[in-house]
Amino acid sequence: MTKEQSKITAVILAGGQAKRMGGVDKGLALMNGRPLATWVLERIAPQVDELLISANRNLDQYRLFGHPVLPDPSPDFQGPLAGLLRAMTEAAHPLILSVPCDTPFLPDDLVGRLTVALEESGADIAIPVCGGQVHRAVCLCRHNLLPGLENFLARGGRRVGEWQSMLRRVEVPFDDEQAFLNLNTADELTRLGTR
Ligand SMILES: Nc1nc2c(ncn2[C@@H]2O[C@H](COP(=O)(O)OP(=O)(O)OP(=O)(O)O)[C@@H](O)[C@H]2O)c(=O)[nH]1
Repeated sequence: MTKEQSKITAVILAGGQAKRMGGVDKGLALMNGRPLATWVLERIAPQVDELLISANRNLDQYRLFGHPVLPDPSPDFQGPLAGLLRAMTEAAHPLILSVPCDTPFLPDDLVGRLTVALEESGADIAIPVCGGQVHRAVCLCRHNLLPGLENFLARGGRRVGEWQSMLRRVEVPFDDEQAFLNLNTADELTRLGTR
């Protein structure tokens, strides 16, 4: 794979309903005074060639972060894969990194290590593993998975793990379990903000 071919578009998924956080717009929820999505953005933007934000509410506020904002194709919250599908449709580059907006401490070497593993293995998708847990919400995948993902969603598929299980995967070990902590409740937001 040439350098040009391995350019990367990242999408920060912030289009969920955040029911466990009381229905707030999670990407805009403040941790230490800053929106969660910006924590992720600051970790990921330096590691990729293009950054997109997937959101379904408060689009003007997300646009202030300085990157294209993409609502899902359908208004009925079809889950994270719907946001990934929209991003793949718009992406300028052949590798797509998908990260949730609620994982603020992602590693600085995330993209580099996932990319090497994807290239060396020839797999379709690279997924981090840490402390024995597979972090499926974070993945680097090839753009040519788009038609298969479209079919999966059109057939009613919604689960990230189910989609990934049909692909050639490479799991990439990381050491810092804290790096993949994600926040689902207001309590976690407060607690992790003091980390
Ligand atoms: N674009 C898009 N992103 C979604 C959708 N549902 C979830 N996400 C994102 O996917 C990531 C993981 O989502 P979850 O934590 O499982 O769901 P959530 O809606 O954020 O929260 P809960 O309602 O509490 O489960 C988060 O970054 C969400 O913003 C969706 O329908 N569309």
